[in-house]
Formats: sequence, C-alpha cells, structure tokens
Amino acid sequence: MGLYASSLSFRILYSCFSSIFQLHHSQFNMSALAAARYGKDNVRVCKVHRDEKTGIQTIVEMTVCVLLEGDIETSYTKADNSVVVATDSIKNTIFITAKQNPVNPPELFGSILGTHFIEKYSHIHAAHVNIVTHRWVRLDIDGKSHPHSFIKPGSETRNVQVDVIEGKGIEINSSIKGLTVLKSTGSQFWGFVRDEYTTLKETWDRLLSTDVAANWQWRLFTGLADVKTHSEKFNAAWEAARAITLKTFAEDNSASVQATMYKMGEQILAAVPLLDTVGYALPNIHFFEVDLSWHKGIKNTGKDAEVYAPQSNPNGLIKCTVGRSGQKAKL
Ligand SMILES: O=c1[nH]c(=O)c2[nH]c(=O)[nH]c2[nH]1
Repeated sequence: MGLYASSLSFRILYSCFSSIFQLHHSQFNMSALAAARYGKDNVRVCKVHRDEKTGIQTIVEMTVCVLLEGDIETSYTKADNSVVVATDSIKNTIFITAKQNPVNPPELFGSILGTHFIEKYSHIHAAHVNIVTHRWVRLDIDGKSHPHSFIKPGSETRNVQVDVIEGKGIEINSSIKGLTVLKSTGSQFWGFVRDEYTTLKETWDRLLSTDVAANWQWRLFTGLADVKTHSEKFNAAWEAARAITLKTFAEDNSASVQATMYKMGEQILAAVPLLDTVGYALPNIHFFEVDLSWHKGIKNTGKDAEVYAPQSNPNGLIKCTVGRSGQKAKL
C-alpha cells in the first residue's frame, strides 16, 4: 500500500513535471544562439628558416589561435556536426600553412591563414586569427652574430589580431606587449588635483617604469591581395613603433605617463600613414622612496633618494587611443 501510494505520487509528480517541461520546450522556449565562434587556441608553432648559401638560420616561435564564424548555428542548437570543421583540422591547417608560406610578417601569415578558411569552406564567413610571436634574438658571440643560436631577452611579444571577414575585408591590429622599461630620472608628476583624498607628494624627479602594451590599427584591407601589396610595411611599422616608444620613453622629460604616451602615439601615426589609430596601455609600476631618517638621520628622500622600494601592486594603469585629427577618439 505504501509502495503503491509512493509510486502513485511519483507518477503524478512526474506527469506534472513532464508537462511543465514540455510546455517549457514547446511554447516558452525563447532562447536563440546570439553569437558563436570556435576554433583552436594555444597552437604553438616554431619555424626554422635555413639559408643554404650563407648557413644562417632564422627562427620564429609563435602561439596561434584561430576562431571561425559562419553558418554553424545548428552545431549548437541541433547537435549537427556536419557544419563543424574540427578544431583538430584547424590545428593541422595552421601547421601546413606555416610550412607552405612565410610566417613573417605575422600580419601576412595571419591574413593567408584566415583567408584559407573562408575560401575553403563556403559556410565559414569569418576567421579570427591571433598570433603571439615570441622574441628570440640572435646571440652575439665574440662580437659576431651567431648563425643559429638565439636568446630570449624577456617576456616581450609581437602580436597580431587578424579578422578576415567575407564581404568586408581584412582588419588588422598589430601590437607589442610585455616590453618592460625603467628610467631612473627624467620623470615628473605635479600639478594634479589636491584635495582631502590626496596624500601623494608632487615630484620633479622620480623613477618611471612600465610594461609597454602598444597597438596600432591598420586601415581596412580589401583582401589578401591588398595585404600582400603592403607586406613590407608591417615589419617597418613594428620597428618604428618599438623605436619611437623606447626613444620617447628615454628622452622625454615626462610630465606624466599620459603626456608621454600621447607623444609616442602621435609620432607613430606620423611615421606610418596606413594606420588609423595607435593605442597604449601603460601600467605605472611604482618605485617608492624609503624614508630612512629614523635611523641615525639617514637622508634618502628627494634629491638624496638612492634606495627605493619597488611595488608589485597596486599600480596605476593609463590608457589612450590616438587617432588622426577629424576622427576624435571615443572617450
Ligand atoms: O604619470 C602619472 N599619471 C597619473 O595619473 C598618476 N597618478 C599617480 O598617483 N601617479 C601618477 N603618475
């Protein structure tokens, strides 16, 4: 009797739940796939170029991500894998494309790779390629550059985001990340808002350090042929952006991170006509003066400062995008 009662109540409950469940699915299912892209991330690739004549070898190490968009909705909503180019195949394509094409400049390689996917698969309409190129620098041995040995000097990377969009063109954003710099003078910060929240002293001479993240947005390319036409400009732009950033950092008697980064941006725009905008994100990595006057009156502040305490956090974070006049940046 007990068993019957519980089985009956189970059946009543079940039918209740299932009717709610079916109602939910048939009449109240208002959801739809709003956006989707998929692909392979963190594909690590190293390509060696061997010049048989000179014996000089060159390496490029990169980490690649490719994400695809297109008529792939049914793979999410109907478990339809017939529209899925497997992410494993995407990984294979990255290796094959690296074997068959130059990987430098990365802007060109990304455009070749992305264009492959929209041309090969009629239902794929956009390919988003991200390439992080790790910095390996040729070793100098006894004053001579070595033909096949390299050193990684830090965490600096050269990056590109290449968006190949069918019917629109190729959008390219190039960047440098992780370029850590410090100057021990030639940096000031004064005249800022002073109110009941302020403890920071004005300074006419401080240490300035940052991890440079700089990016430059190219004007839209109409397609792969347009990118190829300009392919020699990509390395030149990277070299100019890096050199301008370092020279301005070193030589500017900085009024603030904001003022110095703006100077960097306007020089890069002037040097590379094909750019629409230049952006920076600069952490202000603080090095605090240490007051040691409590110990036998040691002078270690202001003009006497020699020993500083580097701070890992918190840090300032200053960002800007510099555009060409007439195209005011969105603030
Ligand atoms: O260059 C600087 N900009 C700031 O906005 C700022 N704020 C701060 O406390 N120190 C600094 N330094």
